[in-house]
Amino acid sequence: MEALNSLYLLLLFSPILVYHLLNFLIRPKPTKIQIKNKHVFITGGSSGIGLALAQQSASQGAKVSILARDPDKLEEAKNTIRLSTGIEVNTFSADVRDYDAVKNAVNQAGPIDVLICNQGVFIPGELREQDLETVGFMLDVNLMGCFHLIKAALPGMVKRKDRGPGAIALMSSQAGQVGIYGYTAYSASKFGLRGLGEALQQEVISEDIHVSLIFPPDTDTPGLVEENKKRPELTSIIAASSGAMTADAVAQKALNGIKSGTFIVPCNFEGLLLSIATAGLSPQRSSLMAFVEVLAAGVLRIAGLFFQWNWYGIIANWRAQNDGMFSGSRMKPFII
Ligand SMILES: NC(=O)C1=CN([C@@H]2O[C@H](COP(=O)(O)OP(=O)(O)OC[C@H]3O[C@@H](n4cnc5c(N)ncnc54)[C@H](OP(=O)(O)O)[C@@H]3O)[C@@H](O)[C@H]2O)C=CC1
Ligand SMILES: CCCCCCCCCCCCCCCC(=O)[C@@H](N)CO
Repeated sequence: MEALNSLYLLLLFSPILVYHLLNFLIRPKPTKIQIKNKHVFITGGSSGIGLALAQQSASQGAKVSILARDPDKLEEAKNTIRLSTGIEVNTFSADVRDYDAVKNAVNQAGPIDVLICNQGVFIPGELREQDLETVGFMLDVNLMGCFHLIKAALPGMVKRKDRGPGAIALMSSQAGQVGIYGYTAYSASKFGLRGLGEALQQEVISEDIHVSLIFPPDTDTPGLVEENKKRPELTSIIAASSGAMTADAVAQKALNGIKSGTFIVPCNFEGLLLSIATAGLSPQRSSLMAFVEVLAAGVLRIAGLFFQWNWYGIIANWRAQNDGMFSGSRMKPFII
């Protein structure tokens, strides 16, 4: 009886003990990053999510620079931001694949407090159909482009130590948390950002620089409109497992994540589940989120297996109907 009582008490108090243990354990320590009066440098800032980020950062009092290739789109974005906020942003025309051009732009822009690597290209298609040039293009812009930006900006960011905490944000995708049909190259580039971000955070924590990885679902942008013209039907069906968002809503989640120094930044409810299910060994500075991750790990693994079961069923059925290659499909999936 006595033993049962103690067991009962232990079970009752163990969540509290776990919570306190996590509170002690979590690294890096919680922080807050200001963007008001700080220099926020946003790549891909002339369209979609990047433009929304530029607009919101400007209206929150940041000094904003945007970088993209097309000077006309940059000029148009500058005008849009001026009209909606009355604020002038600095524009830089450069291709992130060209290190010298990136270095020049960063030097001209002056020391950066918050670097948001948001540029990205997404050309979906089965790998069998996709040529290596297209694969290389996505890896170069999405992954190597971020290396170029960080290499160019870091020396100045480290020197600005007395200006308070700085941030480097990387725009990944939910397709950078789970591989999706039709996204071999794209998912590889976005998963790559996670490796880059996890390692970089350990390297720059002593300089008071904080890394955030943003994981949006399908987002209504000019880029998505283009993508939809050639997206395999299966890619669209699987991607629809997570609800679509507007660029403004994604930008808001991203900025809040950056300002709270959050490492993994989900953007919608499905994204929150996905982030907990794929927490891995990423740093976590919120003891509440660490607690949720520990408690929910098992249940969300089952949920994840269920999603894969459903997706594999959809793929088998679709292929059975469309090219007869997988005619042995056994299960009838249901789309949720
Ligand atoms: N929309 C979506 O469904 C989702 C998007 N994302 C990610 O969010 C980011 C932004 O996407 P979204 O707003 O839709 O994209 P858009 O296609 O609307 O805009 C892309 C921006 O990146 C710039 N850019 C593209 N290539 C280069 C380059 N080589 N060098 C410099 N700038 C470049 C573009 O300008 P220019 O062409 O003039 O260079 C433009 O400003 C991407 O990283 C994307 O992968 C993540 C999840 C979902
Ligand atoms: C365990 C619980 C799981 C919860 C649900 C999982 C849902 C996963 C959906 C993945 C969607 C990927 C969209 C990528 C969008 C994108 O990046 C392109 N538009 C290109 O820009």
